[in-house]
Amino acid sequence: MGNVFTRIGESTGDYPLFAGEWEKRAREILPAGPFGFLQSGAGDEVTLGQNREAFNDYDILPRVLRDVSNVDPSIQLFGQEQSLPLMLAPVGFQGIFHSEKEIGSVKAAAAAGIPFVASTVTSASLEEIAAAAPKAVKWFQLYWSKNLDLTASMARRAEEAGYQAIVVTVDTGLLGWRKRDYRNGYSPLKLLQGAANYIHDPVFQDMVPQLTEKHIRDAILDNIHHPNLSWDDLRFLRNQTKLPIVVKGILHPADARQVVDLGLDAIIVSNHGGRQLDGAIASVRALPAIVQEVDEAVPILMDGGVRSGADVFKAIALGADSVLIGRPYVYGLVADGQAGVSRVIGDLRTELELTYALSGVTRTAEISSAYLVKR
Ligand SMILES: Cc1cc2nc3c(=O)[nH]c(=O)nc-3n(C[C@H](O)[C@H](O)[C@H](O)COP(=O)(O)O)c2cc1C
Ligand SMILES: O=C(O)C(=O)c1ccccc1
Repeated sequence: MGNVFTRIGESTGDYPLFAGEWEKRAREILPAGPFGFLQSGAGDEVTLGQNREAFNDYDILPRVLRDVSNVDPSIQLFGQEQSLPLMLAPVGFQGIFHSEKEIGSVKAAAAAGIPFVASTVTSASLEEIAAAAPKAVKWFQLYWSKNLDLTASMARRAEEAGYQAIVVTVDTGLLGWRKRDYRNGYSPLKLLQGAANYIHDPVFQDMVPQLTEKHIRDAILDNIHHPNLSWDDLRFLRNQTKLPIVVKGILHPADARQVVDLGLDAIIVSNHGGRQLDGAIASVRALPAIVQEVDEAVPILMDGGVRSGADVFKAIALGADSVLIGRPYVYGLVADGQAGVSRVIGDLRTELELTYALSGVTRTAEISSAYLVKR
């Protein structure tokens, strides 16, 4: 492990940029519509703010005078090694952010040795994403379709293309109250962004005999909203795929219990980056009760507001096995495509390794609640 200056000096000759600076660049580059869609939260953005604020509920309690010259933050998840307890969260519509779209992001994840989660509403199809980074660990995030054959078809395609888990997002049965997008009159779905996985799907092609813009858009809008989705539907999916099923968007411990009881494979504690239910509990505040309820029966991941090495460390100390970042890597993509995403991940890696060392740990498995105090 180099220190931050030798590492940065060796790799790019640049000092690191930080989350707020990447965001500023993205704001300068993007039109108001796409930028607002990326940055904003639902409602009054209370949950968006609390996702960050909640990390300040805890302080790290470091240990000293241990040999920390050799830090290795790598972990195993579903039998796969990843170089950091970090993944790139599913973020749809990346073509509105940079011409490299998800291809830039997945290649950066592959180069860093961390998993990439492809959304259902990507700008490149799941097959194109897989072909661009065949060696990367990739998960597919499934948005349920009303048409069950379409749901099953997407899961099957992901399995065939080499994705290693299916992430079912359960907090978007209806889209949140997106005030900024309403102000800007901006809706990527209505602009026919994020349609690649539908257009490439054989079931969708049969459903929508005329693949005109209007028919495609109407069919996607008709299928993506599913306020009637229930636990029984997850039983259906369990019978459709051999892949591990990860449920994203859990905040209540009783729902976490349901995931375990249904024989599903992992949980992502998430409020969708504050984009869905405004006023919902911050992810990091929801984490401890879920960790206690699940009691190591399945891996627990979290996302929402993770911006620094200390944030990752605190989430792990609270019992998460790994964390995901959403907006931060997309700001890197906006600014500089794959290279920008690589820098965001690389700087976070350096900061995380320093956080381990300065806290007195050298391995992710050593991190525990003994390293945290509640303020
Ligand atoms: C522009 C944007 C698009 C998103 N699209 C999806 C999506 O298609 N599927 C999904 O499960 N989550 C989606 N999310 C939520 C992220 O996966 C993740 O939960 C959230 O961004 C984490 O919070 P953070 O941005 O504070 O790191 C999206 C988030 C953003 C910012
Ligand atoms: O913006 C989002 O967070 C998101 O996940 C989404 C999904 C489908 C349609 C529009 C937005």
